[in-house]
Amino acid sequence: MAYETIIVETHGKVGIITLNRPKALNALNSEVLKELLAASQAFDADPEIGAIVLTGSEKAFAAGADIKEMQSKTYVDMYLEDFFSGWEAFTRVRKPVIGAVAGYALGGGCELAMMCDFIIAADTAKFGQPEITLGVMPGMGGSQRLTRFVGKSKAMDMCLTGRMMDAAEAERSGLVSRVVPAGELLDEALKAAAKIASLSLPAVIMTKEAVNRSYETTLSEGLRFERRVFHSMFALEDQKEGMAAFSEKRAPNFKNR
Ligand SMILES: CC(C)=CC(=O)SCCNC(=O)CCNC(=O)[C@H](O)C(C)(C)COP(=O)(O)OP(=O)(O)OC[C@H]1O[C@@H](n2cnc3c(N)ncnc32)[C@H](O)[C@@H]1OP(=O)(O)O
Repeated sequence: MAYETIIVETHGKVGIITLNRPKALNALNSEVLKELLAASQAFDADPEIGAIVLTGSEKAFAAGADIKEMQSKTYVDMYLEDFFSGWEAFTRVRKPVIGAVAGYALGGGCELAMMCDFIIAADTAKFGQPEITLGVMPGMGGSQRLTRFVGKSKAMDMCLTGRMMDAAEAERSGLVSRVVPAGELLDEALKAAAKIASLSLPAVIMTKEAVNRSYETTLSEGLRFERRVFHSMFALEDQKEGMAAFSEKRAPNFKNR
């Protein structure tokens, strides 16, 4: 497939998707959604790929949902199209997705970054939910995911004032896993993704599923789910290989089985 709004590459076992609408600071429109889903689902289905990195430009990961695409829509348009619901499909990608964020991650850009499994931020990153300044509110998950990441007080502050959070505050608040110098962002994200891609793919996907379950269920159900998945891992050849390799003081040779 030829892409117009994203660049799709591979680096060893890592799939890289770069948002590429530089003139609009990577604003997210229907075309970006369509292409991002196609590329991420293709990587998900590709047995040679073990992890995905989603990134933007130096200036902007994404400055939000495309305001110009939305501005003339009516309530009925939005309701009948179930506008933004398509983005949830991105969260159903089973392989780990790392968001590598430099510059602006605003509105839908911040929300897309939060759909990734974790975020590595450049020291230039700025996160925000400025929708309130446009007379609306977050619609791609910001009021829900941001609150789970940073807690009610900070989420209210961000969503009600529209202020931006810099990378240091984002790290302190638990929104991002680490902050790196801007020039090292892609290398660091690729290093993390390559590490994940070198591990047992079924174990990695099961782990992602278990961590995500913690957001959707009670603690006791989550703990039971974790134990059941953990038990099931003893049916993997990779569990035998991983533990044998440790005992024999050698590197494991995972077969993804
Ligand atoms: C409504 C919901 C549910 C979700 C949303 O995401 S709404 C959008 C939320 N995001 C924003 O409100 C941020 C909008 N952008 C800005 O405030 C500024 O662009 C900036 C602070 C990020 C950067 O300012 P700067 O002066 O450096 O750059 P601009 O000249 O303003 O932008 C360059 C170019 O990009 C276009 N642009 C930027 N953001 C968007 C966007 N979200 N949608 C559509 N287009 C966007 C901007 O219009 C300009 O293009 P033109 O020169 O052709 O107008």
